[in-house]
Amino acid sequence: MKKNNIVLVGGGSTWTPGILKAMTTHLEEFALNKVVLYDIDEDRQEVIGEFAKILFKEEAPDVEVVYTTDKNIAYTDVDFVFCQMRTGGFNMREKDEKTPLSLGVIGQETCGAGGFAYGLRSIRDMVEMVKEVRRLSPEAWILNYTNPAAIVALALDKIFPEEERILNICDQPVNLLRSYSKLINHDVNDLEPVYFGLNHFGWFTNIFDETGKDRAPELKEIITTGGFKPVDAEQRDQSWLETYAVVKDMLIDFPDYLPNTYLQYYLYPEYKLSQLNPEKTRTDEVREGREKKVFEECRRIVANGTARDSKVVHNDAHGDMMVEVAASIANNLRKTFVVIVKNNGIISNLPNDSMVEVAASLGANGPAPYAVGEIGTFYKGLIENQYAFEKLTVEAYIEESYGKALQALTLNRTIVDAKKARQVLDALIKDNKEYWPELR
Ligand SMILES: NC(=O)c1ccc[n+]([C@@H]2O[C@H](COP(=O)([O-])OP(=O)(O)OC[C@H]3O[C@@H](n4cnc5c(N)ncnc54)[C@H](O)[C@@H]3O)[C@@H](O)[C@H]2O)c1
Ligand SMILES: O=P(O)(O)OC[C@H]1O[C@H](O[C@H]2[C@H](O)[C@@H](O)[C@@H](O)O[C@@H]2CO)[C@H](O)[C@@H](O)[C@@H]1O
Ligand SMILES: [Mn+2]
Repeated sequence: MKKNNIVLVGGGSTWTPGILKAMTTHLEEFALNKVVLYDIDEDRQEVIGEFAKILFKEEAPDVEVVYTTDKNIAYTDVDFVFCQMRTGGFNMREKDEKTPLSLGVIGQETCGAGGFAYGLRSIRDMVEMVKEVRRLSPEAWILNYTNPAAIVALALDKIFPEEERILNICDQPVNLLRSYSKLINHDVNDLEPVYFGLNHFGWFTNIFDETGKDRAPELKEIITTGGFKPVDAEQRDQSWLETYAVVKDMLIDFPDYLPNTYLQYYLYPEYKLSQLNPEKTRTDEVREGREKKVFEECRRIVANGTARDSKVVHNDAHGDMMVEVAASIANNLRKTFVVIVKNNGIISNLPNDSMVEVAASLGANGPAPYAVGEIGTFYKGLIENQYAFEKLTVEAYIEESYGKALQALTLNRTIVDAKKARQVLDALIKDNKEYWPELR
């Protein structure tokens, strides 16, 4: 089996230790030669990089580990790029959440006005990353997790139309699958999903088990009667537990399919607004929780010189999936994953150029998506509205257009009112001066 060189972009991310750990537990499936961690923040990178050196010395001593803030080192001779950067860091995420909330609309990392603001920031750095990777490693696969993945995927598809080796992925479908598998006490690897939508905006229509039986009806019954919790509920902050609980409400109102949790912001914007606190948002929870824990634990491990008693990994789903996706491509395993791909008729009554999230067989030639066919009017209407928002957001970036940005925000179901959209846009322009193109 070929040994791969990988670079993790956003090497100082809170998710990096979990991904590194997953790499050490999947070596038989995904062989490694070299792991490079790359970040623009030297301090964050050093803490996680030193942890990485200890972890690999103990678990996989043949693998070379390098950490750097030098793009030339990072992107040379790479087989797989795992990308998970956060342009502007948690300081800007906080503004994405708090500024819209202070103006009376949903403020969230990837949805509504917050997702719009983050999207306009991410596109710039993601485009630069793709160009640099292609300069130094023309054949590398770029596996992207950077959010908002829907907007990033659309922008990269528009800016690099010839690219065949960029794949955008979200771990929420697999996390939901793991949560369903717990409810029916079934091995998640024996469940085959049928899924359609856009990123953070989709539904599971079927969950087939190994006998071919669709377990979705049973799951819907369990959730509508007993509620829904994430598989790793004991490790989750309150806001995630509240998010999963809303799945029950969505199923009672719209019982056709199992919804992605993120639909809560679009289906119940008024209710969610009443629950969110503009003074204390998810960013505060992450800073006081995951970020603090990960960095403290990595520092402790470095001081002790061993990661054997490490508690740094709090949820395996994210890291496992990233490595399994790469393994499926590297070794042509053709396993099924829910991924983001260009529609091109997969959902026959949606635009061909939308970037949809669907199940696909993943092999050496990339994703081979399974056909979905026609979707019902309600879902088509919701998705087309959201897709128009995403498309106008990308066009606003490329054309530096204030008008398109205003149209995008006005279309978003979490905003709707055009005067409100203008107010929010003007506030976000002030917040994002350093990051956005000047919109005219
Ligand atoms: N697709 C998914 O389902 C999924 C799941 C989890 C996290 N994410 C995404 O992963 C990313 C990381 O999340 P996090 O909470 O760990 O954030 P984080 O801020 O802890 O980590 C991001 C890191 O990226 C670095 N960075 C910023 N700009 C960069 C650039 N241009 N080049 C290289 N590095 C850069 C930062 O310095 C930081 O260390 C975010 O985009 C988040 O939304 C996606
Ligand atoms: O608010 P955060 O930073 O904790 O999370 C935001 C991300 O939420 C989803 O990711 C889940 C992930 O699906 C699950 O595997 C587990 O690791 O928890 C994460 C949330 O804590 C979402 O899919 C991502 O796109 C978000 O960035
Ligand atoms: Mn996601």
